[in-house]
Amino acid sequence: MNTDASPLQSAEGTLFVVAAPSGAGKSSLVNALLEREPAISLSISHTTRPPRPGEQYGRHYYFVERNEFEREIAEGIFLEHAEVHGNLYGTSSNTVNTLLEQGRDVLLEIDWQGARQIRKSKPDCVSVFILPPSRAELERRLRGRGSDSAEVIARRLHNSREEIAHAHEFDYIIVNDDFDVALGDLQSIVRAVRQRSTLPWQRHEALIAELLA
Ligand SMILES: Nc1ncnc2c1ncn2[C@@H]1O[C@H](COP(=O)(O)OP(=O)(O)OP(=O)(O)O)[C@@H](O)[C@H]1O
Ligand SMILES: Nc1nc2c(ncn2[C@@H]2O[C@H](COP(=O)(O)O)[C@@H](O)[C@H]2O)c(=O)[nH]1
Repeated sequence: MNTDASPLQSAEGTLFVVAAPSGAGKSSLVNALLEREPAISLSISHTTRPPRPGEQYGRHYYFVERNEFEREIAEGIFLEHAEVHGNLYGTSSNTVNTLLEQGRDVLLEIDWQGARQIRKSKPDCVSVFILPPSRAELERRLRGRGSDSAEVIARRLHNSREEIAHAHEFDYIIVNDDFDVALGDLQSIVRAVRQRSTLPWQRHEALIAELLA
């Protein structure tokens, strides 16, 4: 995170990156945050993972075949992409860059590999890592969600160690034990970051000019 950013520097939106081991509650927190902060745009990723029951094309993901995804990588459409739990996932550059240029804040829900790529190309991004309160609770949540096979759950639990090992690369860490507390923490981070961005200064431009006159 670039803490030197002056409020007068640019009108670009802020890019928020949220990562977590599978099952920690990242999507639940992000969805609840977006209800409270509807001005933030959630980036919809491309993936080769098959849809879970109830998931819709274009709402949860752009579900594509692996050969199509590989063609998209070759075409250079992705801001970042990674193989996660045996499937390919990627964020398309176009939508994210257009929204940021329009001054909109954008949130990416991606894994640590993608977050690392984003930090390189967008060093002003703000990254948040969500931790579960314990391994036992992480497993309970993955099983309780009821969306994945036993094999997929075992793989995700195994991979959670590697994801958690990268938590220190993030600007903020939130423990998702009590959901409302974690949601409050996430919203506080977002609000604090937005407060120091261009928009609050623009909102109060007339008053500042009057006070300085
Ligand atoms: N604080 C919490 N306490 C108890 N259960 C929770 C909490 N947060 C989320 N959950 C539940 O845990 C399960 C996993 O949550 P969610 O799907 O949001 O995880 P995720 O991190 O987005 O996983 P993935 O990366 O696999 O998509 C869901 O059933 C959700 O309702
Ligand atoms: N690097 C990226 N990771 C992504 C992207 N979209 C989602 N993800 C991450 O994949 C896992 C699994 O997600 P699931 O929906 O199958 O449970 C999780 O960590 C997501 O954050 C992406 O565009 N790029």
